[in-house]
Amino acid sequence: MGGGRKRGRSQRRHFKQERENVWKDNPRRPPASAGEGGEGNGWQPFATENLAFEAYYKGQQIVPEEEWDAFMSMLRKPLPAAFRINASCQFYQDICSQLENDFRKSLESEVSDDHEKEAIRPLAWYPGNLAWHLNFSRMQLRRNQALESFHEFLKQENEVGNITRQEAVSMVPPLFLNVQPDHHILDMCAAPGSKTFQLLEMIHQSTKPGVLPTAMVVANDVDVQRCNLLIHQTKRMCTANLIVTNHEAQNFPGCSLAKFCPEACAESKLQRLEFDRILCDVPCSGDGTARKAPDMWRTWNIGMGNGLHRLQVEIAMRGIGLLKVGGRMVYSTCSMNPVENEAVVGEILRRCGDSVELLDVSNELPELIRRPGLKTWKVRDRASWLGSHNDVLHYRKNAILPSMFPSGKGTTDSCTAGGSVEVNINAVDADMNESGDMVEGKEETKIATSDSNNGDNANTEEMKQDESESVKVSRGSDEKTDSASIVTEHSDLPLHRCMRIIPHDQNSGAFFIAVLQKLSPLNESLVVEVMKGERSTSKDKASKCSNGQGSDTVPAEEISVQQPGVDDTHVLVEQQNRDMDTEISKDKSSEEAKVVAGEVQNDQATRRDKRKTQNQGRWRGVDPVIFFKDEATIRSIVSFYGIKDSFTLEGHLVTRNPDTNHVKRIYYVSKSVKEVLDLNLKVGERLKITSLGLKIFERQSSKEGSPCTFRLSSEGLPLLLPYITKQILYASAIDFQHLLQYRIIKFPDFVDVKFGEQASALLQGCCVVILREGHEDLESIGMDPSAIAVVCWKGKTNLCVMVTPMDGRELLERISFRFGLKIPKLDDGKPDLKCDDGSDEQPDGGAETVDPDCVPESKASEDMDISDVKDTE
Ligand SMILES: C[S@@+](CC[C@H](N)C(=O)[O-])C[C@H]1O[C@@H](n2cnc3c(N)ncnc32)[C@H](O)[C@@H]1O
Repeated sequence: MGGGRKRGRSQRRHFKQERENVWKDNPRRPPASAGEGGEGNGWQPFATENLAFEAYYKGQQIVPEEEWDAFMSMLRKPLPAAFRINASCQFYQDICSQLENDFRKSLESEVSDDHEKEAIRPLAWYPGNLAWHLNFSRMQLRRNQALESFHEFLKQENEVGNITRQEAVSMVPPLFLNVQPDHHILDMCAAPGSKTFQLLEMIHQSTKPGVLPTAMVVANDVDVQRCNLLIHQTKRMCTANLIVTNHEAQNFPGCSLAKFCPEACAESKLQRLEFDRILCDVPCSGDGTARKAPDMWRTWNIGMGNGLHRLQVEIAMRGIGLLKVGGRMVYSTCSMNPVENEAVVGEILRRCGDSVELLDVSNELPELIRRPGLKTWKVRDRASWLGSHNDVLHYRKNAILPSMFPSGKGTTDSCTAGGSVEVNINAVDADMNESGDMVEGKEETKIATSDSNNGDNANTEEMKQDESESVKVSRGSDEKTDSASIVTEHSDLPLHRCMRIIPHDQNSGAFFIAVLQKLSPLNESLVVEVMKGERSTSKDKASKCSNGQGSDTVPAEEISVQQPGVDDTHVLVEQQNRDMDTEISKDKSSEEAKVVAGEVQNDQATRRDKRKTQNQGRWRGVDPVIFFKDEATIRSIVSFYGIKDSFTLEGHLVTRNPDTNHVKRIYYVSKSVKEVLDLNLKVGERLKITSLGLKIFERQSSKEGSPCTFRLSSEGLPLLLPYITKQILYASAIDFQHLLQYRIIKFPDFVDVKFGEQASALLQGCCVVILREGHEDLESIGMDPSAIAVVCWKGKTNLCVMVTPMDGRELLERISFRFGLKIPKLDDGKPDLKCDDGSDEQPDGGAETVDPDCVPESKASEDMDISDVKDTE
């Protein structure tokens, strides 16, 4: 049980280890100059130097010459840590008050920077004082003894989801989305999920207990491992309004009923998957994170940004296609490079014409210091600066695209069609011809680009070569003439409306943000013309290139990646079915092998069932999403907990296990998510869903039995609490504290004898214990957002609390803070008391502890967590 959480933590550890490596000493790196970047004893400072980087940004005039030293010097300093309070969490006000009244004062003497007066302070530009700036880096927090209790506080609150530790500037893009409570939001490149979490905070912020927001978030990432990090992150939010998908963002599927069943589905609420808000936080070179991830100094090279430009345009254009008319899309990167930023925005504007506007948001977040986007820049390729596409050597024209330059104009002999064709096809508006449909079957296809790849593996051989050549040049004496002698272009587009956040303006990292609004459907004739023209020319050009007319060519077969037209959909569906059949026959042969080995009976029915199961889920390696409709089970749950009719279960319960007799976990989805799922089923499961919904019920068997086989889950309790009328107990502060502290308490051992008797009188099985302190009217406690409740198990002789040790510790601390109770130091969740049957068997070690009376009988039979993705295992 709690598999998702446990697994998430270990993955996170793995992820952390990767990040930590950059701080370790590497004999290949020269030491940093004294005083730069070093943070204390034992720490191996980094060489915060990269000549190619300096030459590049100096050449781009990223800051005025007189600011260059301040810019570089700030980039070399460790980044101050920051975090955000989750305003939708139950203890939000307690946390604010703890920060304001306790830590802000107690840490006063820890100011370590001459420019800072306070050790911690709210970020002025973040609404509601929800985001805080620390005057310490993450490293200092870890090492400074005086900060220990504050560090512990941050770790614990972060773990349970009450705060999120996140770089300050990374919190900016979601703010410019202007999210409203009913919005459908897409986060296209979402992992590891800090901005997704922020979006979820926004949609949950003003909801009442037991009521779900109408908004929803689809969080997507191409990388399965990173999707799992995202799932781990967002689990802390306990939301029923999130779907996690695993697609290439540039090929994010279009789901339109008009295509699949125009008449039969006319009544469906949701006809097409499109979004009010889209966050397009694309993979980038990441050089704006140098203060946090100093490995950048070692790895940065010019090829990183150049190589990502095409993919960034593709992703952004797909975003525009999926955006509703009137909707907003924020394009952002943590890179300072104009080729990844202004050039991409410029290309979107050129492609979309009057359909998209780059918004002037200078009146939003006025306290945030930012600089206008550039209108002039140049491109660096290997050893040369290039002012326009005319300057690009013929054999490099496939890698250095016209769209990288301010004018976006190319030369007639460009071999750049591969990228352009794909971008244009993907750019087709969702209103018109569903670009996702057209690129069906490309899900795992590598894009036909020479330089395009994601930010995680940008360091290709070619890029390394670029790096060494550019270093050579930047060291050379002709650097200045090289840069100065070229004629640069100037963009006519209003790119000054883009925003660049520069580290030395407000002691932060760097970020780039552009806010786009879709004004009308994309111009069909234009897009179709471009598609037709470019598709044919692309093949010509591809063959030209592969005929050796360009020496740096993309293979022809890659350039002419199949781009099925609108009418090809049925072919694709058939192809999918064929793929599925192949899977089934593979499966069949392994079944047969087992038969030969005498492992299974030659049972046709089993095979048929298996086939049915496989057909229910389209995506290989991902369990299907199935609406849970087992009425007998639902009735027994409703009756056992006395769930009021006003809580709609019908149509909102899903599982990933097609075998309803063995479902272990049942998840709740919001109305908005339900509508998307309905749509997805009708269009043939185009979305590859790796996680969704809020775990609400979980199968629980016990030695002693219970009238209800499903227990409540801690995550689902806040949603369900206002609607539960049975199996409830109201505890005094001291008994509640003891429960959290000792975890298992025999009925006669409760301080309040009456409480012990009431507990003993409950039906055997799952129950809810609510802290009654501070509440006059017990009837309405469940509706009170400040009510504190935990899921427990009522055994034969005792009551056992079912929360994770971490959540238990957090609750104890919150109670002590609120009611001024003294909390003794706890051991890590090991019950002091033994069960009445003499067993000292420990709870099953999952994320949640259970009564030793009721340890699940077979762990092996547990089904997968809804967030599990088989191909990661
Ligand atoms: C800058 S990070 C996103 C950070 C994230 N928005 C956050 O705030 O936590 C870029 C992400 O894009 C993902 N990515 C790279 N190429 C992608 C693609 N073609 N489609 C979707 N995601 C992609 C990477 O796996 C990475 O997780």
